[in-house]
Amino acid sequence: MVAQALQSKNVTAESTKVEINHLTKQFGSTTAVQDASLTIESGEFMTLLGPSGCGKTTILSMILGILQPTSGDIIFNGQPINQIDMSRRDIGMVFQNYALFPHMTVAQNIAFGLDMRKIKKADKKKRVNEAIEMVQLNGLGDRFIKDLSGGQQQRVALARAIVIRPRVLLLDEPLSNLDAKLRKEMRTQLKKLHNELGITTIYVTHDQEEALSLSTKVTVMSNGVIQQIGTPKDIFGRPKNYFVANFIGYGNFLEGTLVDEQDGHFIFEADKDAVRLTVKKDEKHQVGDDVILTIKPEMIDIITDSKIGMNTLQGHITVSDYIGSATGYEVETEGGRTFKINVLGLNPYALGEEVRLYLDPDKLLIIDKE
Ligand SMILES: Nc1ncnc2c1ncn2[C@@H]1O[C@H](COP(=O)(O)OP(=O)(O)OP(=O)(O)O)[C@@H](O)[C@H]1O
Repeated sequence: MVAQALQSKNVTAESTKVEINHLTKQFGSTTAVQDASLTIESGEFMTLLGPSGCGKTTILSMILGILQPTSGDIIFNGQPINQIDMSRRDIGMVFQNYALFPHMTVAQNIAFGLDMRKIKKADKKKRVNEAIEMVQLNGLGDRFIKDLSGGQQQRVALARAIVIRPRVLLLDEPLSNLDAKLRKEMRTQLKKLHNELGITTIYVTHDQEEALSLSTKVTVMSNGVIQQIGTPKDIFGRPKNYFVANFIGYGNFLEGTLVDEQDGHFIFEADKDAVRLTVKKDEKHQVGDDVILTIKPEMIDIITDSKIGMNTLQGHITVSDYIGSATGYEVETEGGRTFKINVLGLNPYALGEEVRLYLDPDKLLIIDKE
């Protein structure tokens, strides 16, 4: 329904595929982005995810045209755009601080990009009203920006970006100034809007939950280098290396060697304390490989069964951190390792309590040692 209404209003953008080929940006001796290549299919919601300073904003700035690449190409639907002036790239952008004009009204702010494009008055009014409706700010067109809440300002910034009917929408941490509850609400709205408009979107965040919830694809970056590109399921279910696994919260790592195999499983032996664990075989590894085993804190079971069985480790609780819906524990094992474990519900174990951990062979993941 909504999509049809938007089609009839002609607000859906020309679908644009964005290719980034061997893009590098150097600031003096700092390499902010190093040989980055990725493709964002038309209509896709791609998130660039990584810690502060990893080069996410630099990539957006090169796509927008406020920075020139040191080398490499940015291509829209097969056409390199490096030499095209930013005013002719038809990109909608939402900045972290929104960059709105506080003493202008909502409607004036939204109309800004249309004024720059010399759109006729009657058409301008119609398009501004449509954009206001899309971000659900009905009735607030004449309100000054300074009199709006943070969430409303964020929606004005979004309306201002989409009113120009952009080929590509760039969003640089647009939710980071909002409180946690509003951030979740705006996430849902953003997702709906993307589904309705189908604009190719590139979103920058360091928040893995945001990336997981919003994106059709995620690119994880570290120190200017792309580490992994995949669907949220790929990235969160099969992180490729230590950096990605650690960044998205795997939390527990054991270095060692795959020493044997039996019945569709590898036998892993840890370097540090010769602990032996059974792990489900994957297609990428073989006996003899030096690897890292990893497991998410919520995947480790604390068991009451006193029998020493396969993949169990004895230890005691050293840290207990109750966070409402779950409790985070640290357990130190007899071998002197510390495991992070999340248990749903009320804090069921006491500090110092003896516990046994079970590492399910199907939940352990093998990643390459670099
Ligand atoms: N104009 C500049 N001059 C010099 N160095 C810069 C410039 N802009 C960015 N950098 C450096 O390039 C690297 C990447 O910065 P960038 O802003 O792209 O990171 P980011 O991942 O977006 O970080 P954040 O999440 O903190 O915004 C950083 O080391 C940064 O200090």
